Amino acid sequence: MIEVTSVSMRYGAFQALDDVSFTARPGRVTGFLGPNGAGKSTTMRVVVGLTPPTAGYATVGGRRYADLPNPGREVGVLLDASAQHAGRTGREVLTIAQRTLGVPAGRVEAMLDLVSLTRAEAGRRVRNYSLGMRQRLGIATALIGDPSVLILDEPANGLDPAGIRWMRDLLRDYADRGGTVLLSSHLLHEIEVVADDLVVIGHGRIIAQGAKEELLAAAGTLVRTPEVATLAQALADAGLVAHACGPDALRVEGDPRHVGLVALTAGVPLEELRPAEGAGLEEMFLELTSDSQRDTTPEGAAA
Ligand SMILES: Nc1ncnc2c1ncn2[C@@H]1O[C@H](COP(=O)(O)OP(=O)(O)OP(=O)(O)O)[C@@H](O)[C@H]1O
Repeated sequence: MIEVTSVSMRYGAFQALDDVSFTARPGRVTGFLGPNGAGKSTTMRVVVGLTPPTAGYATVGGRRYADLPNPGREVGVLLDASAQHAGRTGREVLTIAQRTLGVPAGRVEAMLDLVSLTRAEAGRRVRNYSLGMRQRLGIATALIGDPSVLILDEPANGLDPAGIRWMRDLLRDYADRGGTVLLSSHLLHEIEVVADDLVVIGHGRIIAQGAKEELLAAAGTLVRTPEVATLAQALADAGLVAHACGPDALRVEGDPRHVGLVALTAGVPLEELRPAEGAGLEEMFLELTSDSQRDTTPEGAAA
């Protein structure tokens, strides 16, 4: 369990985190989403004690990270895969972690197998690793102490599609065995597939959090029509809020039946009518963070 409680962080006059609170629970993958500079990395650094917050606190398993007697046995952390010692081989990196944590020597080979780094690759220096290989090594290092909590900042960066699939299965399996996973990513579709819970952050503030299904269900109805302006007007007249979603579609804050009836009454032909959840997390994410995007999309409410 990770608990972040009213954490604020200032860098000089800049407020990077503003009263951030959320919980990542055992047995669940918690996806931590937000545009660039939203505060994901800063939050994770606070959780693992690398950045002291200006206010608030974070605990892992009920204790602050600094108070954990052997943190690597309880929390596996991967914040920056490219920060590994470039001059060491992958096997050396893992062996140092294995000895530092006091786990059996066999864990090194077990972790290499787990992350599919071959013996030849493990013998190469990290400076010659691709980003994807570094991510795999970083995951191996995070898991070598057999922790019950995993904190991963953008772990899918640099992974090929098979690698992303592998990562997804690994995290799912880890959570299914009772582990707590906090995972940040820009790869919204990837998060959508793997996460059970979502925490969305923008400009250092939590914008939304909860079970993925609940957040997606709140996404409303997606409706596609060649007469988008007419439908938007009819929906507004019926008191329904609609948002433009591409040139010929709207996302409506209402259920499909209601939207369909409004369209029928207005005589507007429909090409598509369905719960917006299928439209995916990306739309919800863009919607939730439209105030905090650095490049705001010309979305414009239709009604
Ligand atoms: N050491 C620092 N000094 C000053 N500002 C900082 C420092 N570290 C981070 N920031 C600022 O805090 C904000 C949050 O940064 P952070 O790295 O947490 O965002 P992020 O959500 O992880 O972004 P990204 O997705 O781009 O990695 C940014 O505006 C960043 O410039």
